[in-house]
Amino acid sequence: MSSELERVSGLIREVEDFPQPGVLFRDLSPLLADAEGFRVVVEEMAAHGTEADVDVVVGIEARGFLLGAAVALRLGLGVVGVRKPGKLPAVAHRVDYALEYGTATLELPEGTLRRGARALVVDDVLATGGTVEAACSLVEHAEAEVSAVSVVMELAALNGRRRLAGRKVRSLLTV
Ligand SMILES: O=P(O)(O)OC[C@H]1O[C@H](OP(=O)(O)OP(=O)(O)O)[C@H](O)[C@@H]1O
Ligand SMILES: Nc1ncnc2[nH]cnc12
Repeated sequence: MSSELERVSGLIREVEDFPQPGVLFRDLSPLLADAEGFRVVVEEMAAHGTEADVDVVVGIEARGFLLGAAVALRLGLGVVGVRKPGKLPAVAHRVDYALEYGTATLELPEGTLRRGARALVVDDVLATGGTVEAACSLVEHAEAEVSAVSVVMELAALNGRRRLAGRKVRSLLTV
């Protein structure tokens, strides 16, 4: 890990029993609110996108929107937000998935991913992998390609990588 990344990783807040008892929630909000922290993680994720030769960024609601938009701007690319249900006026496809603390749904906006596009999927945390897996399946349903997945933090104990086998996944920090 770079010394810059090591320094800013201290900005991640751990919240016990959120959103339900027994969950240790990794809150990246303070890191994203810090100019240096935000710059470091966005630059590292953008480097991943460059290596994977992507041509669009897909950010996952909610913190993946913040990261994805900044990474896309840095790469000179557009950004697509995959959203929680009920927000989009036109839905291309919808996927239900399981989380560490419940179930959820993600939707892909209509008319955003062209067939054959090479996507970098971006989120803050990889836990069970259900969210990233759902986002990848939305990309693939649009006949685009997931060239790489980039997250800031991976929770190794929840083994999200098992669900993402065969995909190019990079996390900046693993706990
Ligand atoms: O790997 P998984 O087990 O799927 O979990 C990871 C997801 O969980 C968190 O979001 P959450 O669904 O809590 O929603 P939020 O972004 O709206 O806070 C986090 O931001 C990831 O998107
Ligand atoms: N422990 C956790 N912290 C932050 N985001 C999460 N998503 C699923 N589990 C999480």
